[in-house]
Amino acid sequence: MILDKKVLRARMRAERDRFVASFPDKKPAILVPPEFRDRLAHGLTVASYVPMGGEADPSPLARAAVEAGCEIVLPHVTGPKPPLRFLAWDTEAALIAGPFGLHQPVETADERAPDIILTPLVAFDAALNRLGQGAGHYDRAFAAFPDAWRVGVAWSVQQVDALPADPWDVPLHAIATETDWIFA
Ligand SMILES: Nc1nc2c(c(=O)[nH]1)N(C=O)[C@@H](CNc1ccc(C(=O)N[C@@H](CCC(=O)O)C(=O)O)cc1)CN2
Ligand SMILES: Nc1ncnc2c1ncn2[C@@H]1O[C@H](COP(=O)(O)OP(=O)(O)OP(=O)(O)O)[C@@H](O)[C@H]1O
Repeated sequence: MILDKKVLRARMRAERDRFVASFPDKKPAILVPPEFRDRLAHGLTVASYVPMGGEADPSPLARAAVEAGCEIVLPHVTGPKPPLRFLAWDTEAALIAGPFGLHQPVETADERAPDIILTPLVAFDAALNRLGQGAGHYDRAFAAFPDAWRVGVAWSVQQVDALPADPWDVPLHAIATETDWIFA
């Protein structure tokens, strides 16, 4: 197991980007299993994200949520230190360029508490541990919304045998890839 999260992050971002580059025309789609659809209900708030670079695109999951009558929120950050906020986003609304090359809702949009959080992963393991960007944005969001269902989204090549877990790391409830789903 690689214990240094920084080293692992660099390696797994490269692995992810190599995988995506092998699909120059059309990237594979993240699977939407019945267990995910069963969780969706009219009026639930689902946090999605706008993928950047080689990140897996959660759109199939977000689309299923919209079809089930869920409200979509997107993460909004202003830098590495201030906490992430989940802001309402109507699927037609414009996105604004933010830090780290992100596209985010306008910062005056309504803040909402999510029931389901789709989170982009840099790496994951079969025990549902995750590695993110390292700013602690999702770690802190999971601590702020402990009752939300935490779903990681990644390409299958981002799986590793085991991840080092720090005391603040909160495991996921499920992980979605283009080939499989892992559930707690
Ligand atoms: N698409 C997306 N949105 C997101 C996140 C994310 O990981 N992906 N976040 C997750 O917390 C939050 C934003 N926080 C972030 C914190 C650090 C970096 C960052 O260090 N990015 C690297 C390169 C990223 C890569 O290649 O994967 C950089 O800017 O050098 C990005 C986002 C909320 N929105
Ligand atoms: N609940 C929390 N409250 C305050 N700080 C936190 C909390 N959780 C994590 N942090 C801080 O966030 C930083 C990043 O943690 P870590 O390297 O584990 O991020 P990560 O696994 O890449 O996940 P993330 O996607 O959340 O960035 C650490 O410095 C940690 O102290």
